[in-house]
Amino acid sequence: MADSHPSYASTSTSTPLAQKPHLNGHRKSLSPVARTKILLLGLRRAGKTSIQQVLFNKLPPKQTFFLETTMRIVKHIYDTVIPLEIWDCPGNITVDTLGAPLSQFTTLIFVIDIRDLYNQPISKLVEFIVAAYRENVNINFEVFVHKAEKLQEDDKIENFRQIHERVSDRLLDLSQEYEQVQLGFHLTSVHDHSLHEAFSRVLHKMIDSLPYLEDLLNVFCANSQSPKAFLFDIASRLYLATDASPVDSATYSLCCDYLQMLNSFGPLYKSITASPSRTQKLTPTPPPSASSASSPKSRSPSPPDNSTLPRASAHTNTKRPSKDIFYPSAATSLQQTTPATTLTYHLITPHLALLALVPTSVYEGRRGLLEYNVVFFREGVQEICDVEKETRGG
Ligand SMILES: Nc1nc2c(ncn2[C@@H]2O[C@H](COP(=O)(O)OP(=O)(O)OP(=O)(O)O)[C@@H](O)[C@H]2O)c(=O)[nH]1
Repeated sequence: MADSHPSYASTSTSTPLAQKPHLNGHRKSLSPVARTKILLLGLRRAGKTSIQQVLFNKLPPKQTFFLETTMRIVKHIYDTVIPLEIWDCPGNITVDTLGAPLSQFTTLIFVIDIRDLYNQPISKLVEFIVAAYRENVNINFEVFVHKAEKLQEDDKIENFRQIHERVSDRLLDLSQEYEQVQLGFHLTSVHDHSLHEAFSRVLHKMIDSLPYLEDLLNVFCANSQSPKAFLFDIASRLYLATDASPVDSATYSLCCDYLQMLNSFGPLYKSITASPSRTQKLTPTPPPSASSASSPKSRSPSPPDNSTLPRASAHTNTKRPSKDIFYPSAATSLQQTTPATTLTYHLITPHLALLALVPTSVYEGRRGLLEYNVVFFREGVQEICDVEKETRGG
């Protein structure tokens, strides 16, 4: 097991390592893996490609305006805790022209423009639900009522309610059997965090190891007095898991913005912290504060001394220098919170990061303990990722 782990190494304010393996937001897969498939459906101009591009290809929302019409199915792959394959379909696709059995999809996301006349999209959605449910009763059906930012709050809620009601009514008119179909409805927009939050919730239903990730987060929160912690996929800014306390959109948005800021500025620091010369320099003389964290398997039982830990430091595992991986961290104190709160970022794997709210008193006074808890959390997540990788191949 130890060999499959990257060596635990360092903390620093830069985040660049997280972006390096991505190419246009996609991570390269070297051999075939069993991917979880998502079907993205909706009428023309509903916003399907925009959703895929904003989430997984870092397309700025304003530039979605220039996207061309999708003429044939485009399959996008994306690797996070689980490997995904997202099928972006043209607006005129039907069950017959899809050319693939619906049973192979784990999730079907149907995008409806909130300002559209609903009859046509709802008919199409119902057609797909009926066909898919016949083939696979376990498929997740998700409806994104999209471009929600276009409407005032009252109209938005009213339209959302109407769409929800009409879809349910149409299904019930067909057969009582469809009463059991679980439909998830989400208000989304590429112009705010609602899309990220909705897609995160959709993703949770597909991650088999979610309960284990949640347990790890609960333990981290309890031991670090953290009121809220998220495990984020860094590039897409989707949260893969969170602790048991309820998610409020403001906290999620805050974490999302902070991650975006780090993603934007992190690359500026990369060449310095991860350069071979720095690695070599650090290898023979790791800072004393690093001793307890130098290897996941050789932690000392007592956490490192807070007073000697700088806010950002870097050190490496002396045993396996060729496999050095830096684990950057960063923190920012939040204004006007009582009690004073600090938002922390810790890289967990090259693609995942832990974002947590911690009382500033804990962050400043018991920093070593916090870092110590991160080591345990990281080790747990890495093991879960290794198991996922092993079971899916690739
Ligand atoms: N206001 C607003 N416009 C959006 C949003 N998402 C997408 N759009 C716009 O909707 C238009 C169509 O977006 P696409 O992503 O091309 O839609 P599509 O469903 O892929 O369209 P087809 O390829 O024709 O099937 C573009 O002009 C986008 O800028 C959103 O959340 N809010």
